[in-house]
Amino acid sequence: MTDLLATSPETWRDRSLDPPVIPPELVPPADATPLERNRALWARHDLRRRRAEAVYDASRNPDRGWPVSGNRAVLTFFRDLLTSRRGMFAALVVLNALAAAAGLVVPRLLGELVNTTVDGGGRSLDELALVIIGVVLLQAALTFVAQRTSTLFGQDLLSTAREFIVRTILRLPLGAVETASTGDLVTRVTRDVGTMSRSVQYGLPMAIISLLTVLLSVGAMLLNSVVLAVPALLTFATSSWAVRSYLRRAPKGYITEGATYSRINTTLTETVEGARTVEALGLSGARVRAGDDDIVVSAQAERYGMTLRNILFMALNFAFQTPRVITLLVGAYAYSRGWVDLGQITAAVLYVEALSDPLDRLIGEVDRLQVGAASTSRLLGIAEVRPDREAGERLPDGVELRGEDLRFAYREGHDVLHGVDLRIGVGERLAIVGPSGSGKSTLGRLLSGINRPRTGSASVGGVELVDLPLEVLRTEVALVTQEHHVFIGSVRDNIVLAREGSTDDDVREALSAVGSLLWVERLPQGLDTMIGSGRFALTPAQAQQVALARLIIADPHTLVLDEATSLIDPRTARTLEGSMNNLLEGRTVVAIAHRLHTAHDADRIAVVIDGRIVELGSHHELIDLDGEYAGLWRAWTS
Ligand SMILES: Nc1ncnc2c1ncn2[C@@H]1O[C@H](COP(=O)(O)OP(=O)(O)OP(=O)(O)O)[C@@H](O)[C@H]1O
Repeated sequence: MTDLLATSPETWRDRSLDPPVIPPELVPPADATPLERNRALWARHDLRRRRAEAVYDASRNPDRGWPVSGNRAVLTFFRDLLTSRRGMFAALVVLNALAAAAGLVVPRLLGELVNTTVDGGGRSLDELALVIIGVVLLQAALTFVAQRTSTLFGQDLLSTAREFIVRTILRLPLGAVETASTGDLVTRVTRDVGTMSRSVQYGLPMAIISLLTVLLSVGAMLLNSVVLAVPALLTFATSSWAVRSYLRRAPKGYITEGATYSRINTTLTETVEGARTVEALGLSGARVRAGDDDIVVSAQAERYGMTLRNILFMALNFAFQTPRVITLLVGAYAYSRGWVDLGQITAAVLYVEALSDPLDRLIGEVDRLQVGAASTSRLLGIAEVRPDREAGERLPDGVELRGEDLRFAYREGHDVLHGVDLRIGVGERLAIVGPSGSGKSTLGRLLSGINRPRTGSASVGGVELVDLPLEVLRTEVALVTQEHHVFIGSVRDNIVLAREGSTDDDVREALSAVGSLLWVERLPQGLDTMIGSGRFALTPAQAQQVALARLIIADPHTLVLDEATSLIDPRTARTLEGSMNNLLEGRTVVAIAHRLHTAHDADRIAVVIDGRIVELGSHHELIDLDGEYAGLWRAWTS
């Protein structure tokens, strides 16, 4: 559960960051001179840069959430994506180079056309017109095929990248998902996956195509006339500082933007999850202020990124516009000296004109790639979280569940279990009781292989639970909580996912065992009825029964029940009691008992106080002992 009290006072002010307001001295008065306004503008930009860097540094601190990968990891990721499909990549390069080359022939032909018109000689006008039409048609055909290849290539890259992300997320240790920020994870798997997808699907192929076109165009300009190529090359070279400075700053800016979106989502998720606490403790003002802070910081991060882009585009605009004029001037001079003819000047101006489009696109795509790279580094950061288990080869020899010297800490140095030893007999019903916060649920999680104990061992049939492959583990021990998720799919899909290959007969048998076959068969499409978010709505009891049927199919020999019915209303609880009893039949059961009558009926009761088992025995033995359990029992029955 979200600890709202711990997080609500935490705003950007508590994270050693500047307060998210612009100090008054940086806002010039109405009568300020243009110079003063300009100075204040740069000071504000500098402030935003420092904030962006502080947020960036904070977002890279692993103690503050999910990690963020470095540039090297992002480059390796993109390189691996490209080299894993060399054939398609080569086809993309060759086809686009051919299409671009065909496009570059046209200005030369137009130059020739000018020369023929002015001086006569060479090929006839008709002949030239036919060649130009032929080249334009060829270029159109090549462009069509090249673009089709680029689209397929982009989609192929995208599907591989998405599969990688899904696999990464699915293998995240549950403990990490529970302790790290949900808002950040949600932002990464929604916004960042979207941004990365766009840059992989369109940005990467388009950047490659634009780069090819730019390189070929520069080659064609040099072939046409070195003198006439100089103005364009010089202005491009001088504006490269703007590109370099942008490329140096943009990644931080974009990663910062991502971190601020995560923060907005985190605050929002916490507020929604803890709505009752917010209401009960009157925290709404504080939550609104925290949200406002997040939005202001995010807007500033966006403004910082926007300013970087504006400076870049201004410099590039200059670089694109200037050569048009200078080429003409240099052309006139060179023509007067007899260094070039009119055809070469025409071709040079057309090349400069034609170059601005792919250059513009190249810069746009590089920007898109920067945004994508920032998102990719946040997504690859998730992959840096080490798995908490590595499935071994050994399979259990027997079905006895044992805990030995179990210790566990959610936070380093704060053990909540202090050396618990517990051996559960086959077919036994063991109840775990104790005051709130004593460690019962934690013990249940270790005994069902959800978490790895910090020290000691939780094993079944002599093999550590966390060393078992997940599909084996869930057929040995399963944790049953009141959280039951209905997946989008048919009733059948929801049940067979516990054991692939189950037949309809198995599903019916499982449904019948939990007393649900009748209502399922009465559904509009029976087993094929689609359920889950927005589909046919099941009642809470029906949803729980589907979850129990799933467990019957998984058929674990041991069940750990944690509050299985405590949050369910009494009527639903009565409906489920029969289903539950059928599920428990013939299995070993560890029940974390919140109501003592469950404990009363158990074979043995373990009393957990402050992370230790202080009493262990049957109800009557513990009553006779007149210790902790007897006290709890008296309090409960009085
Ligand atoms: N995800 C978590 N992160 C940090 N601390 C946790 C987490 N879950 C539990 N704890 C702490 O561990 C201790 C044991 O909690 P646990 O939930 O195991 O107790 P419990 O006996 O099951 O309590 P309850 O009956 O209230 O559910 C408590 O101090 C609790 O605050």
